[in-house]
Amino acid sequence: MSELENKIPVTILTGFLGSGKTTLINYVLKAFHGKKVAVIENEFGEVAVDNDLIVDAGQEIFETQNGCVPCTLVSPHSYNSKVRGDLVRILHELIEQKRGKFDMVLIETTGLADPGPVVQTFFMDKTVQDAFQIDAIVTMVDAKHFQQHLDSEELQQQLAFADRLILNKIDLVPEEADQKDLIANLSAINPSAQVIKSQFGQVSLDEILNIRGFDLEKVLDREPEFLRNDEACDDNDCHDAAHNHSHKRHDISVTSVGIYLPGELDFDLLNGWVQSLLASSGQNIYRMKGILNVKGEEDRFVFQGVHMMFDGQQDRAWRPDEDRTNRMVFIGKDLDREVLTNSFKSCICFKPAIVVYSLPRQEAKRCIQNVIPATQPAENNGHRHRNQFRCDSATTILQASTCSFAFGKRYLDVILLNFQRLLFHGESGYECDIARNDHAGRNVYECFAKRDSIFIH
Ligand SMILES: Nc1nc2c(ncn2[C@@H]2O[C@H](COP(=O)(O)OP(=O)(O)OP(=O)(O)O)[C@@H](O)[C@H]2O)c(=O)[nH]1
Repeated sequence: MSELENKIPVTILTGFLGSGKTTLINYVLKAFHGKKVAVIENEFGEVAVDNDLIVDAGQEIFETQNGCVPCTLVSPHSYNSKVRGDLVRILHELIEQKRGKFDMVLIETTGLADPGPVVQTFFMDKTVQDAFQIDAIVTMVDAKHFQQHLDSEELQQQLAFADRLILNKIDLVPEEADQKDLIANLSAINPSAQVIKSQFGQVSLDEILNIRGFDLEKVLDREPEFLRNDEACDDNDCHDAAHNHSHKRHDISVTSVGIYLPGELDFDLLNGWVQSLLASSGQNIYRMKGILNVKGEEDRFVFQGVHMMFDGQQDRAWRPDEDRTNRMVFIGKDLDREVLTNSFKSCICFKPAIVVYSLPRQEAKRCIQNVIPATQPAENNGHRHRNQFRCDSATTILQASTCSFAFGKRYLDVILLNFQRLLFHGESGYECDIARNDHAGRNVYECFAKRDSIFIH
């Protein structure tokens, strides 16, 4: 067996934000091709989402930690940084611990990455170089949107490095003549790469895997400095031949805002929010994606947006032990973190709550209003209840000492079923009031303690 045949083939999958890389990976993993694939994911964005969107096909999935592998590779300082180390570490781990358990490696680079530095990794670490062989660089191209990002240095590099260009999303450019124009544009940028048309990444796997398409000589012809392991110069106007200009940082005006938000989302509010967000800032939001917990749904809701196009779909069911925190990431220009976070928060369904307090009524009301504004005395059939307050339609505040009897006798089931949150007011005193058994013999306080309780002091 030749040395080349002994090496593990690596496919580097690149492509601009939202072009369909994850879609292609899922297609590859689901398609029968008799190969075990180790997938390495690298995301740009504060909140990791992609690794969770890869189908569970019994494959090994690795994730490089935070940020952008390529842009941390550009200087010697960052070359040794943790993120860069991550990719090498994962490759070493594959060789040392998983050898024989996979046949090929698929690396998904971030949509904002120049793939060059990832490629360099395979020539700069001896162990990696001995074990792996880049098979091909496959670049996904979003047929609808790629032309509007052609001034991006990263996209140009992604196109230039490609051994195969997949012109994806052709369903969004249905006219044959338009498709021909796009192919001609791509071929002008990279004449040596074969262009393959696709919809949702469905391509013949023989055309992209194990094709031995990568040719270092071709890269060096284009970029003679490619394998120079010295600090890259970031100055776009610098023409000093002594400097390494082979790779530049990505456009720093493109940033990411990631949001973790506990709670259940109201679907209608979510829908309205997305529409108004895109109407006001759609031009600047290149990419949105999220895994969301929509009220009343047992399945995860996966939200995807690429420029003005968005869709949401039910995904697999939430696992019983899974944290249902909503995860959302935005990537784009001039993103306003506060506006995005607060507007996203406004889609959360109000959690019904019950507040139990042990202070005199007026004092308790003042304290509670600090925590929950708009607290009003509760009304029932037009009558005000002395010891109950209503913050809004879903929150009831009860005084522990006076309501404990009612809890015990009549209301426990109603409370446990209808109130997700229990706000206790006061440090002590009320526990004994409600530490009694209800009519079914259950300890009321213990039942409450299992709820999502908040203590207001
Ligand atoms: N209409 C259409 N949509 C597509 C096609 N391929 C992918 N999509 C959608 O485009 C969106 C982005 O797809 P992904 O596969 O997540 O793209 P990506 O390149 O991995 O995105 P990033 O990792 O964020 O850069 C998703 O909503 C996909 O369902 C296609 O051929 N046609």
